[in-house]
Amino acid sequence: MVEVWHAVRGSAHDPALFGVRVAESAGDVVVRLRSASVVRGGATLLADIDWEVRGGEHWVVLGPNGAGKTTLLKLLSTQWHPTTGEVEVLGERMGAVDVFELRPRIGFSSAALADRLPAGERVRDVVLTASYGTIGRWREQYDEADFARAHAVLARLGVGHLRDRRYGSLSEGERKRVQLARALMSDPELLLLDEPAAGLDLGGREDLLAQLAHLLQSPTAPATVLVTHHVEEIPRGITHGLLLRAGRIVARGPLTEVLTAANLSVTFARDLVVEAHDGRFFARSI
Ligand SMILES: Nc1ncnc2c1ncn2[C@@H]1O[C@H](COP(=O)(O)OP(=O)(O)OP(=O)(O)O)[C@@H](O)[C@H]1O
Repeated sequence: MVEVWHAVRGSAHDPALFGVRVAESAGDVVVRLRSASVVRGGATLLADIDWEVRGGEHWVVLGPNGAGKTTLLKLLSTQWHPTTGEVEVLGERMGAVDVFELRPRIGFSSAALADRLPAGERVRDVVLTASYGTIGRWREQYDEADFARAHAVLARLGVGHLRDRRYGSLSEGERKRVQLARALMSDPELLLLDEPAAGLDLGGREDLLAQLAHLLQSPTAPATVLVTHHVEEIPRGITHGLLLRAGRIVARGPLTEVLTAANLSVTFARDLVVEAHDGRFFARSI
């Protein structure tokens, strides 16, 4: 099925590539969950979550396999509604808003979405189609501003030279950057990244983390929620942390206060130590 979302036009004419809308929302509540729970097939995937993300904040959501991280992103990306409680995204309450109006304001990247990108599609079109929320070019109309923006976003992520290549011919590291470019195409007010560095080798991971840090440290970066299993994959520029275990919050708040040995040990149910060095984090068993 081709999902047609509304195109976001005009961004390429704006002086800044990102954050044209974000600048007005710094400090505003971008995401609010109130006692939000998700129950599927009798299992509680998320239990009673209270959480807020504000403009200008960049969160990492950290937790072991099955903690509920992807479920949380499904709520924020409007794919799922909470079973009980409330979820508000960009000022709109789930259940009371047309999600197709809301989705172009949210940039989203995940392995599940990446798996659906056609291998034969040109890189430029992989990025371009995000402005309609479609996968695969079909009959959508694009104008020069759309092409210019897709090229500019790819160039900003250092993969502008790949724009005419087939997506399937790219290395994993190149694909991850193209996925990030796609997520940024519509100048989102909220950026959701599910394990953006998964599957990369050490060099590819470090390159991607540097790109992410560059983006996040820009004053015009959108509010961001990045999910990962690994503290080593937290880029510089992340400001806050949410630790999840078995669908419940273990800790939340400013990153350096949350990423303690005690909190991580509870989250991953083992004795861990964590070290911070130059804005990056490293954890290991005792
Ligand atoms: N549709 C569903 N029905 C029932 N259980 C589900 C459903 N989707 C996910 N789950 C379960 O919910 C729990 C949380 O899953 P989720 O994918 O959110 O975890 P996660 O923290 O992202 O895990 P991982 O790090 O392994 O990706 C898991 O135990 C999973 O098996």
